Amino acid sequence: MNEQAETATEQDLEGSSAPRAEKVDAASLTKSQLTSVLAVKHLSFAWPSSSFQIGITDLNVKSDEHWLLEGPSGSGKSTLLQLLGGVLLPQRGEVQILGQSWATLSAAQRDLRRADHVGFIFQQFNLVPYLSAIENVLLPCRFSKSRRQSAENGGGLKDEARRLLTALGLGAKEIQLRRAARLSVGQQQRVAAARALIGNPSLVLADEPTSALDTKNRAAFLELLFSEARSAKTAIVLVSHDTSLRPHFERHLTLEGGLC
Ligand SMILES: Nc1ncnc2c1ncn2[C@@H]1O[C@H](COP(=O)(O)OP(=O)(O)OP(=O)(O)O)[C@@H](O)[C@H]1O
Repeated sequence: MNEQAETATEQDLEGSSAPRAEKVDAASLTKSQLTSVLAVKHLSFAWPSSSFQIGITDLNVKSDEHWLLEGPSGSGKSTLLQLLGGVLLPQRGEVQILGQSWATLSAAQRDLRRADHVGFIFQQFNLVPYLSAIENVLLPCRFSKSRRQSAENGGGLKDEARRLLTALGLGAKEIQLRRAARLSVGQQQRVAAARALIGNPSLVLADEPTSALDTKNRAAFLELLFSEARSAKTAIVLVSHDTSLRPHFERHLTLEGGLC
């Protein structure tokens, strides 16, 4: 995944008068009402002038589910995450977010819907280096009114950012106020996770977020991430080449050469 998605979101939000996509508050749904957050139907995508293709017949992610999409390097994991998040559109088939196909929305509408409903954890975390950990966590609340309101309902924006950082293992105030550029990789990873989760998005898309961690820290991090996601009914789709992550997930799918 790349940083362009979030950058484009901010620019388009400032200049856009596009109608706002309807917010579905997955956290307010009861178990029996659990809904499809993400649905992929007969998706086919190829990069221009490339023989590489992605093909997925059927994928349905519900609001309390944690999915692992695994595959070796070059199998199309990052490309697929961009398709799931509506950053790329497939040539055939469709990806629906909360029942709406990304392809039926304008670029500005897609940016708004993505900002409201999707948190990203990028492989390199993509934190803003000169902002503090708390300021980084709060960034999605600048782009999405509904996520800002949801975070405010937790008792105030900064309190919610602090709560999330603490829940993810960064409770020390001095670290929460430290610039991202001066955080360790493990600390940056926790900030990136808190940023993806703030404001209870319906879905978190994560690109190899544990690749820099040893086995013990990896398991601990995933447990913290899942625990926060569960309480907000946020679905998680995590892509990784690391098959040892499989036992941590209820559901998984294997990508081989772009197909599954
Ligand atoms: N912007 C692009 N333009 C053209 N081809 C691309 C582009 N981005 C990726 N590809 C190609 O798509 C294929 C899948 O790449 P992708 O990055 O999605 O795989 P991946 O499984 O995430 O790899 P890795 O685990 O190494 O990050 C590769 O053959 C790659 O060269």
